[in-house]
Amino acid sequence: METKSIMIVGVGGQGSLLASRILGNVLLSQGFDVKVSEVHGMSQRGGSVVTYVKYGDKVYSPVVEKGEADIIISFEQLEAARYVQYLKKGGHIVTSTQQIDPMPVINGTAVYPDDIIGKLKKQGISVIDVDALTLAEQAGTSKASNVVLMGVVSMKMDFSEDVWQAALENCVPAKFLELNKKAFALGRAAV
Ligand SMILES: O=C(O)C(=O)Cc1c[nH]c2ccccc12
Repeated sequence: METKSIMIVGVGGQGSLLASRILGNVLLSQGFDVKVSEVHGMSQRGGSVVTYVKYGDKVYSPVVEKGEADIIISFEQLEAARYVQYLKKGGHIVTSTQQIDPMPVINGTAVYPDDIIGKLKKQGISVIDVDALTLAEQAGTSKASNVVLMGVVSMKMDFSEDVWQAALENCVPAKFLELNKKAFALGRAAV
């Protein structure tokens, strides 16, 4: 199989590490060669965090180049737009509708762009947008929006739900498993 590339983009503190672990666990369980690498890490400071997940029969490079991503999973609208040039023609964006002001907006040197998702869709890009934060809060904590998004992604990839449930059990601490399963289910139901 040809190597596939997924990018997970978001802001520090949004839980991209758990998302990449769940996805990596699913892919490894299906027998793929998998390479996961976090390329930007400003995780303590609210900065942009980017994780590459590549999988296939044999993955030679961990890097995702511009125009190469089959799927971009984004935890925040502006981050989806920031990395859209990495998306392959015909690729898909799955994004939370959450908005977090980056530093230039906080300090007044820029304004948060209007209707980012509408503009991406107008370019002909396949975008699935979900209010992951509200669904996560419904599951019991705003912190679970990462797992809500994985629920959305799970509806679009060719693996059975059982495989995803097993990955949740492998990756989420027992104490938080029930909550995260609820978040995952709300993500699946949102598609
Ligand atoms: O498994 C893949 O590589 C896909 O791109 C699957 C897919 C088809 N439609 C989608 C919409 C959003 C995310 C992934 C997909």
